[in-house]
Amino acid sequence: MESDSDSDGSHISATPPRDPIPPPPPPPTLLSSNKFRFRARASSSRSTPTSKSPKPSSDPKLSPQDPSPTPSPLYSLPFQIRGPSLPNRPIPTLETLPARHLSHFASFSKLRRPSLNFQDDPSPPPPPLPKAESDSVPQEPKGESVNSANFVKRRPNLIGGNAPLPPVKIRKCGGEGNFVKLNMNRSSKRKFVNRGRGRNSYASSGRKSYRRGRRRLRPEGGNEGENNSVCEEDGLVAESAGQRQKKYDCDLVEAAVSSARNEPSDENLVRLLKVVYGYNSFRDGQLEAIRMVLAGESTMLVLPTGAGKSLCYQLPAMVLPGITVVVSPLVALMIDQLRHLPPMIRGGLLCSSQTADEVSETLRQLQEGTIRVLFVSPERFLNAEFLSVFSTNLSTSLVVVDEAHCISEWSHNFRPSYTRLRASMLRARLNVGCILAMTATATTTTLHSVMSALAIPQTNLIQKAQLRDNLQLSVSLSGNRMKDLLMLIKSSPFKEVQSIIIYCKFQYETDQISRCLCDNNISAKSYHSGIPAKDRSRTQELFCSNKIRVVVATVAFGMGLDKQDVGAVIHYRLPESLEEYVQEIGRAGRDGRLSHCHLLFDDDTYFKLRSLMHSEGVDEFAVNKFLTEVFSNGKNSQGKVCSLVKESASRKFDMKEEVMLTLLTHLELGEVQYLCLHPQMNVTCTLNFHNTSPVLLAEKDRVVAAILKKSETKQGQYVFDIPTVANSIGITAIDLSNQLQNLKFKREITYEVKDPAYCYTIMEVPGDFFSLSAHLTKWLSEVEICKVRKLDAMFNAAAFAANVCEKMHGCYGCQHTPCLQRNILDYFNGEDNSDISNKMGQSSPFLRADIKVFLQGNSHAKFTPRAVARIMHGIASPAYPSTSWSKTHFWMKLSWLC
Ligand SMILES: Nc1ncnc2c1ncn2[C@@H]1O[C@H](COP(=O)(O)OP(=O)(O)OP(=O)(O)O)[C@@H](O)[C@H]1O
Repeated sequence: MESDSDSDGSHISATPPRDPIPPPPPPPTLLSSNKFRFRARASSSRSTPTSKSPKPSSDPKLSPQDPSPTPSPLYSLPFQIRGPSLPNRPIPTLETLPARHLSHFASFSKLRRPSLNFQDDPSPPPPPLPKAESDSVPQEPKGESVNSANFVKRRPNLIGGNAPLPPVKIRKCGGEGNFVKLNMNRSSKRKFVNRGRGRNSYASSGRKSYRRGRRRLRPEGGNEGENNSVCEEDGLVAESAGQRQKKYDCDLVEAAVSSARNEPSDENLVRLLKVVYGYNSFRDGQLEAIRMVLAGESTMLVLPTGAGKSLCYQLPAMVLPGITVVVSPLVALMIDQLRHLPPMIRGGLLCSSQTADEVSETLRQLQEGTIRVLFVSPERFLNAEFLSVFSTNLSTSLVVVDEAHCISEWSHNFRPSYTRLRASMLRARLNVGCILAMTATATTTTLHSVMSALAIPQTNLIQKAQLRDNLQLSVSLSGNRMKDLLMLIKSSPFKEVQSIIIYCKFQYETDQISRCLCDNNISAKSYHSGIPAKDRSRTQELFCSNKIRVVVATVAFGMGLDKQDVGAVIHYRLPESLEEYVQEIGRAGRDGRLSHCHLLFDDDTYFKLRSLMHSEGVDEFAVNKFLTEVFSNGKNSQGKVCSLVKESASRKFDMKEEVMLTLLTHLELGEVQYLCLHPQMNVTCTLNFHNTSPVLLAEKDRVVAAILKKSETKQGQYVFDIPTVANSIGITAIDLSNQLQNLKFKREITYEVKDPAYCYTIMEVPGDFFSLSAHLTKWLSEVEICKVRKLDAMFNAAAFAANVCEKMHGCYGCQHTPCLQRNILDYFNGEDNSDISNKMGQSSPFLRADIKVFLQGNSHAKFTPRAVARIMHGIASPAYPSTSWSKTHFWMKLSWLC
């Protein structure tokens, strides 16, 4: 056993110690005897036989929502499934830590039931790299031709696709990726003929989109090390967004726009589509959405990834009289959308990474009416300067909420800042009548909550199938994912695919896998948020120009990636929800060609993810403490500007920053408006006086007088809290910052600010903190449960495909397109509150004893039940970081048992 630095006895435990060396993985189940075949595992050395599993119903319509008394196999069977890594013994359940046992924690005895919290990516130490498999390439299965009725026969996204197009010239790519100069769209030539760059293209040559002349052939034998450029440049056409457009004739465009304005008939709209985009017809759902928007009807649009949602606001933006504001969750996405605007639509964006001058310039252009489409983040709606532009005579015709599911706490990707996007706010601030909400992935519950927030009538929902039919879906249960991944990628059809994205959960995994692929002569790079922006941008550029074959990425990669010819997406881990799965596989086959999506899953990852699902959970006790701090200025604090330093508050309340923001947003936008949030800012200021003496300056300047009054002096420097000083003289924190800037320009002072904080004005102090914290905790816990259920639904769908599907409805061999499609559609169309089974629910017999020993060994510290559970599951949190707590023997103890 590893010796712990903890010598407090915490290494003693009732649970048998972990094996220092994990048992060898079972033989691969993915492929056998050179056949690319995924088998439902009937048994393994560590698995429970599945032969007694109830037979799945053959009724194709049977769904989790099906009220039939016979439970759907999809949701009942996983209880009987045992993965190779799952010991045949009771599973300790995080949600069911014995309350009685924990109730003796004196300071937290108020808690009736331990609810658990699991924090952050614990980044467990990476397991040793599995050795690369032998180079023997499994053969394609015989007789496994595509025969599904649901299945489209298309030209697949293969290397050396069998329909070569004439070779064409390539333009050298010298793009700067996504990190590009902003606000360059000022040229105004009348002819847009074959422009190399659209006016909205921010890069010097921009990210290119590549139309295939001929599918690029990899050198035989797979010799494609990174130095061995796989990017033979002939056979490709690289085009910028502007170039992709056909020849523009401004007069033609103007004529088409004006006809559509006069009479937005289908004929005129198709004509406009043709002259601007060169497309002959609208895709499913587009014309319907455009008609609604032009008629001023707020609309909810649900189309699959890559189906062309952007066109549904771009085209109206040309026709409508006022500007179109597009709210987007990511800067990268905004930049990408801006680049893809047709050259005749002038676009602009406002984001936090711009300088003050760039922001002013954009706002000026907006007021002048030169910008037709403005991209903003939801946080922008906290900015008074931005909102003031709309209070002038600026006319806004349309607000587009992209990735609208982020509004709903019941979505897979809830963003507190999106909750600000209410119809009432948008109408009041932007004076806009029409809202277009767009998403590719939303359940019925999510759709209802988005539509209700944006006041979109039920009749204005345009919803098409949330899956494209050119994606071939397959799943396999994996006992050794690295080994299986290598075998997969060296087998048909993946070995023929030029561009592949592999999605992982943890950053270390992406680095590990890309190294392993490179060792196996497969050119690959990793992509995650821990990599510097410049390098990420370079990786994206290399991938888009086919200079690397594989990107191994976390969820950070993909949004805004419009590479048309990604031929395969492989999930190295279970996605956290079917929404995430659909989004990520949606990166494949955007050119409409047959593309392959494979999911490798295992029980261990499921249990790990399930633990992580609880990482944002909070206790009522902590919420109460948090509220007390937020309103610490007492009953008479109405109208006061307050701040909460993020880092220290996060540690103090053991709450993630996102959770604190969620709570604050709820306090602002809930039934009672308790506060009004301002943009986040650094609030601790350290100031030095230079020319005039502070006392003399204070006589002339009330800001200086207030600073002297409210600051502490440390080694000749004045340290103060910006909102406190601002409050004392009745100005806003922003005004105070501006005045400090002025003094700095006059060379009177220099200063530094630190401590990013949430800033807010108190509108009303809650009367009853206890009931408010109970209400907020209950709400947060419902959100948490919803996330867990999404993971269960994802796992069940994958487990069903791999283990239960009887291949009666078109699935065959390793291919599960029909059954996965059916489960995904059932999930999206059903109600979220249907019962979803899970594999958890049992408890470790050693749990109580373990907890007792842990508490005895750490008697110097105070724990909430949630903190104990987190430590035992190896989940770090602000107050219990892994740097300190991973040293204890109990770290990840329960995680291992799962
Ligand atoms: N009517 C059409 N005919 C042909 N191609 C189209 C049509 N409409 C859009 N496209 C093309 O489809 C591609 C995908 O469009 P877009 O990026 O708008 O998809 P999306 O629905 O926003 O996808 P995602 O949700 O993944 O961002 C673009 O290259 C676009 O030019």
